[in-house]
Amino acid sequence: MSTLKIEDLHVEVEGKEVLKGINLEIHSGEIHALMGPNGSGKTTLSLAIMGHPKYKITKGKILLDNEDITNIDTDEKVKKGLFLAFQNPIEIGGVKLSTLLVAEYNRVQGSGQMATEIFQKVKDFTKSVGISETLLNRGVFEGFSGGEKKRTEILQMLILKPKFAILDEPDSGVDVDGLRIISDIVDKMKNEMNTAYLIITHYRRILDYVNADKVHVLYRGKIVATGDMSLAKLIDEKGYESVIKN
Ligand SMILES: Nc1ncnc2c1ncn2[C@@H]1O[C@H](COP(=O)(O)OP(=O)(O)OP(=O)(O)O)[C@@H](O)[C@H]1O
Repeated sequence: MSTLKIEDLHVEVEGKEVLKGINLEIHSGEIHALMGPNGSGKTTLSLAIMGHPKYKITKGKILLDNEDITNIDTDEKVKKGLFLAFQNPIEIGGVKLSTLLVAEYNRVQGSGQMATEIFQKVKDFTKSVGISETLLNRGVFEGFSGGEKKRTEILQMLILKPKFAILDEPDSGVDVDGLRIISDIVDKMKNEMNTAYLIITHYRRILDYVNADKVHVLYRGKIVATGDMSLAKLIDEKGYESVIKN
């Protein structure tokens, strides 16, 4: 059993304090949903956890199994089992998707396997997220549709087998079949590998497929409400005002 703990996290971006004391505790096998109005700081939290240099942690700590990982390199965080599926993945020109995925597979699962065997595994994973194998021959995210990008992020998660996955709006721009595929993978990894999740979302839609243990509402850089799935339902029906007022 692993625990990711965020303690009193304050984060500054371009000289402005965006997060003002976030506390969160996520255990293996748990799914936490993070909701909140536009600009409340959800993506800032995900990038700060992963160590993006623009998102400066000015106070507070990130602890992984009581080890302080606040200031370690992103690469080290990934090695320790943290993963982020970006809200808007950027194109990496000149790097083929297959090259990236094979390198990731090799790093995490590949030891002792032949190159052809590894490539076949990568192709199988690609098929399982419902995208065309031809994308493997293109630059990473180059000309990918919105839904293809989201599915490719989940493909990377499948290969990297993280302990803690932060999914930043995995449901945006994804069609109904894609949503089902993504939700099934989230559930499968939770059940088989005890993966824990922080899922950032605007809609209850994904929570109809994935059962969140806790739902948090972020507003102006602070978590103003925490509850169960009924909180997401309330937001869906009545908007944020009903939650923020209370
Ligand atoms: N790199 C940046 N430079 C300047 N301001 C930033 C930067 N990143 C975030 N911000 C600001 O920080 C605030 C929080 O942004 P963030 O993207 O974390 O919100 P969010 O809750 O994820 O919003 P959304 O639901 O619209 O995706 C916003 O006011 C945003 O303009």
